[in-house]
Amino acid sequence: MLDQTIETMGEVRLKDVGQVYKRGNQHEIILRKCSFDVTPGKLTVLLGPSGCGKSTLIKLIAGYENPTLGAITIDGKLVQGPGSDRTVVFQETALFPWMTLHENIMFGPVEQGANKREVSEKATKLLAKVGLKGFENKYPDQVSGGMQRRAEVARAFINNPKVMILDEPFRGLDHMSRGLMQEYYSALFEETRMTTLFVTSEVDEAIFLADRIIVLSYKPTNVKAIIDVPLPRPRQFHMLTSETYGNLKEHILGLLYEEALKGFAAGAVGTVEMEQIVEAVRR
Ligand SMILES: Nc1ncnc2c1ncn2[C@@H]1O[C@H](COP(=O)(O)OP(=O)(O)OP(=O)(O)O)[C@@H](O)[C@H]1O
Repeated sequence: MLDQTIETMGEVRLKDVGQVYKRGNQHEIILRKCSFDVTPGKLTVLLGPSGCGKSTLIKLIAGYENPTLGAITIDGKLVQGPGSDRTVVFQETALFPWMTLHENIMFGPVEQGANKREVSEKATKLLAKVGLKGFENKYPDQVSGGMQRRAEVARAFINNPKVMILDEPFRGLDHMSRGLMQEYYSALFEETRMTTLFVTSEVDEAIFLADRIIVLSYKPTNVKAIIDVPLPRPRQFHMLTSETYGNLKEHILGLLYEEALKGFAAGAVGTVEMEQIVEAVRR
C-alpha cells in the first residue's frame, strides 16, 4: 500500500452554477443551472460534447474563476479561489525539464517543507506504481510522452489532495499509451480511493474509469444524465467487451449524439467531427 492518508473527504457540490462570458459586446451563456455532486472516495467523470464547457467547470471548481451564478462547495465550504485541498492536472501540465522524474515528484511537498527522506521514499513508491521503476533518474526528455504523463500523475498524487481534478489528461496520447494510462490511473485510484473528478470526451475512457458519469448537454450546458457504472473493481480491460459495458456505451453514445446534433445545427460541431459521431453511433 502507498503511505497515502485515505481521507473519505472532498465532497464537491455544484448548485445551480451558471457562467456567462463576454465577447466584445455580446454575452454568451455557457453553463446554466448546473448541479451535481462529486462523491467522496469515488471517481466521477464529466463527459460532454466538445466546447460544451467542461474546462469551464474545472476552472470554477479549481477556483481559478468565480461562477456568474450559483455556488460550489467542498465539504460544505464555499470555493472562493484556488486551494491546497485540490490538485488539478491539465493536458498541458508539464514536468520541469531540468529535474529528474524523481526530483519532479518530490518538488511540491519539499517546497511545502515536508521531510525530504519521507518524500523521497514516497516518490520512489509512486514512480513504481505508475510503471517507472528504473527511470527515477531520467530527465523528462529522456522518456516517452506516455511516461511523462505517468510521472505527472504521480506528481499530482503525492500532494494527497482532498480532490484530484483531471482535465483530459491523456488527450493526445496514442491509443496504446492512453489505454496503459487508464490502467495505471484506475489502479492508483483503487488503492487510494482519492476523490476524483475526471474530464474526458472519450466514452470508452469514461466507462472504464468511472463510478459515476455526469453527461453534459450542449450549450447552455447543464446536466443531461447521471449514470452509475455497475462494473466491478478492480477494472480490467476485458470488461470492455462485456454486455453491461456494451449497453452502457450504446446508451451514452445516444445521449451524446442528441447533443452533438444540437451543436451541429448551431454550427459549433464541424462536418468531420459530426461524421465521426454518426459513425460511432452506428457501430
Ligand atoms: N475566458 C473565456 N472567455 C470567453 N469565452 C470562453 C472563455 N473560456 C471558455 N470560453 C468559451 O466557453 C465555451 C466552453 O469552453 P470550454 O473550454 O469550457 O469547453 P470544453 O467542453 O472543455 O471544450 P473541449 O472539449 O473542446 O476542450 C467555448 O465556447 C469557449 O469558447
